[in-house]
Amino acid sequence: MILDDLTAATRKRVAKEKEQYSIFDLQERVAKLPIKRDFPFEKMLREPGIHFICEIKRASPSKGDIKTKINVATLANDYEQAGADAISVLTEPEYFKGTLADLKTTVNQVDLPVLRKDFTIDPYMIYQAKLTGAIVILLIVATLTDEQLQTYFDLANQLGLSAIIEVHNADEIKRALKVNARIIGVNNRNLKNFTVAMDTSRNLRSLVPDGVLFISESGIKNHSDVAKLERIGVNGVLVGETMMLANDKQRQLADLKNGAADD
Ligand SMILES: O=C(O)c1ccccc1NCC(=O)[C@H](O)[C@H](O)COP(=O)(O)O
Repeated sequence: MILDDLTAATRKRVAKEKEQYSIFDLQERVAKLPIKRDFPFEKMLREPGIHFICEIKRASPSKGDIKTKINVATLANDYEQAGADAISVLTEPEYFKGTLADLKTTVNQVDLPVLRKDFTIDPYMIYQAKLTGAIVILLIVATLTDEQLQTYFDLANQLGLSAIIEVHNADEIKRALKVNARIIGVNNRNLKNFTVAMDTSRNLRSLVPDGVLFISESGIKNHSDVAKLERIGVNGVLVGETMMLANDKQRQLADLKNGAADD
């Protein structure tokens, strides 16, 4: 199962990283940083309308290489100029060809909330996110025990980071709500067979109470997809491949928001 492979690879990577800097080193450095708990990503999502989180995604397990020869600073800047509300940066190296350096470059380049998108399986990764300047992390319910989910969510809050708690089904929503998730991300991609079904968001929407922010992730290709999600009341959409493959980011995002001129 791909999630097991992804978490195993992440565990190996983090163990290696800890040989260079221990978690105590990171904690010491984080202790010197200012911590604000005003959660600007959540404030942005609470504004009326649907918000666009554009993703920096070189490759993926389902698609292989998407666009590997990129200048991250230029891409981040293009997303911001195009009207993105936030940027997601995949930092997993083996399957997604991402790096923490990509995250740092993005944080330095734009004035938008930046999400560290990775398979968070160790508090170490949350300290790294904080040190790199991301203000949002991802916690995938399917990869964590209830206890880990609570501990990592609490740590994120303590460090002033928002957490998108990612789910795929009703049972995972229950688990996310048990830790008092403020943002639930429904991934439309089945991580076992990679099929994408926008119905996943539609079917699960009513299980997320008012007041909890709802993000729909994956498989968003055009304005019709966005309009359907808008109708069920999502606060945000996370768009990777469609934005990565577009030559003109401004035009692509405008098309997602308003429909292409020839739609
Ligand atoms: O994208 C994949 O193939 C994938 C496989 C296994 C775990 C996670 C995966 N993707 C991470 C994401 O959640 C997406 O990058 C994100 O939602 C954007 O998706 P898309 O717009 O379909 O590129």
